Amino acid sequence: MTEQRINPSILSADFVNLQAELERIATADLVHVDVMDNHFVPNLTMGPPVVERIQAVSPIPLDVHLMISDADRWAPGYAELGASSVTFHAEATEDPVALARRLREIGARAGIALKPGTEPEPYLELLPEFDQVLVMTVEPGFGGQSFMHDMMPKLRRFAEAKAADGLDVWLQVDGGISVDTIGIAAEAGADTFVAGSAVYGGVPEDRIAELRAAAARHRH
Ligand SMILES: O=C(CO)[C@H](O)[C@H](O)COP(=O)(O)O
Ligand SMILES: [Fe+2]
Repeated sequence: MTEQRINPSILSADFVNLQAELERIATADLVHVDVMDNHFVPNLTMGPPVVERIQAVSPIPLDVHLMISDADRWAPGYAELGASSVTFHAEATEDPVALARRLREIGARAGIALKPGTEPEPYLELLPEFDQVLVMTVEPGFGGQSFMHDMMPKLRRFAEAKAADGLDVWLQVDGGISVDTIGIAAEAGADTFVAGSAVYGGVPEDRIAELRAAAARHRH
């Protein structure tokens, strides 16, 4: 059976108490860290110095989601500071394969993210180059938005390509994931679930357990 992962997004955490906020999600698989540059998306969060401190204090490995322009220039630095996975946007790189190879060389899992308007081709054929694919289920930039059900056909295309080639690439969804939507994404083939407001909007460990249970009911 497919292994499933719940990655809480600290975008919905209290940014002046990050260490304490990390301790509240001790049962998570990875910590999802949203890096925004106010250029690729109309919002600004943090950069390498803050992510480096999160890496230093977090007992859980980091899943860095780069919503930044010029990923070719900046993404390797996040791998170098020790992030477990570094996901860059397909729309922000000149050469996704070269960048993924560079990230893997440094020792990170390489991820590629697709905005809602980005078609799955040509990435379906490049799947062996990546350790994870992130199908965005909201427009990147903000937490608390509604899950885009119409992204499920795109997710299914990746799930089919993964199954056809027997790959162990993780299929991640991010945006609007809650106990009501996680099963829909799991059904369509997602195995890695990012949730910000759903986790920090309640008691995080309870919310993680509820999300895990809901995803497991729809496991492939
Ligand atoms: O990448 C992101 C936004 O661009 C966040 O990871 C995502 O939105 C999490 O927030 P929520 O679960 O509240 O939708
Ligand atoms: Fe994210």
